[in-house]
Amino acid sequence: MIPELSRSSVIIREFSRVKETLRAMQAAGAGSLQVIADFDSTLTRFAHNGAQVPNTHNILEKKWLVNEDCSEKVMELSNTYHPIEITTSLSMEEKMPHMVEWWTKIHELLIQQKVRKDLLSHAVKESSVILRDGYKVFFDCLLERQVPLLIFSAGVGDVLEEVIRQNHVFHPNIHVISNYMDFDHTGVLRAFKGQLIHSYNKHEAAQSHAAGLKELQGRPNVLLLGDSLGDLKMADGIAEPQNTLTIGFLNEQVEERKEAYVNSFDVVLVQDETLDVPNAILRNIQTCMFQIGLLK
Ligand SMILES: Nc1ccn([C@@H]2O[C@H](COP(=O)(O)O)[C@@H](O)[C@H]2O)c(=O)n1
Repeated sequence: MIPELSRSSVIIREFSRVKETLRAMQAAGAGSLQVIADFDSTLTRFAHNGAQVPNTHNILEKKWLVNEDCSEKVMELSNTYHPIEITTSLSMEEKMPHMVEWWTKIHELLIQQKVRKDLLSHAVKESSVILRDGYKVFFDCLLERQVPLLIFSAGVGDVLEEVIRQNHVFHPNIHVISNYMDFDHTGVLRAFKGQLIHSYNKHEAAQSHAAGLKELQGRPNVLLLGDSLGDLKMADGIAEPQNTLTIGFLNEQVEERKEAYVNSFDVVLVQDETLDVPNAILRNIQTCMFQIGLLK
């Protein structure tokens, strides 16, 4: 049905479930569909030319935005907390307090550094952040079919928006839930707004924020894209979900985490830097809708 699903980088636990879910989504059409996607290492590439691609926090941690001492602290924090974030030997509940600590410390550091709003655009331009191959088709096709795209990120919302703006795909069907910066009247960072979002509390933000978005209501079918097991909670704000297809990007520590990912996501993409599979799924849903339209 979808040749991209036969690639060697694709692992599917239960093919019959994927097939049935896709059939149901096709039958219901684009009017019933919403797409929920994580941002860092999901819509952006994880690696490019052998180097790791920066995430939205990393973009802010550049030496000309923060001082050397801060850069070192950022690195130490990452070395301490990132292994906890991705280990399979701790449960999500056990990881939570560590994630709160990491995000709180990093946000405090950024506030101390008095990051300036007017430098964000330049920081993104100078960074090596890159969206996954096939991103334009993905964003444009959702716009064309008026399918809402909820980007749900534990990264930094202001930076995320700038990345998609500079790639010319910040379309009106996009909604972002993320950590946004609060600048004072001179444009200097003084706080982060609202409830902190980290990798493992997205269910809380889903229930308090996403559930209230009227553009997403009446769309019970969900295509969910993420790179962390915590991303599976991004659809928790949907009142009565009908069909959900989850796609997980397994970017690093592949052998250690493969089993957990295959048991949790419907489709696992192993070190796949493209959006080919989500695009093929969307194309498949649309082609079918188009055929139904022709038959009417
Ligand atoms: N100080 C930090 C905090 C978080 N990260 C990484 O950013 C990712 C953001 O989350 P998404 O929901 O957009 O995936 C997260 O996975 C952390 O690894 C960081 O690098 N530095």
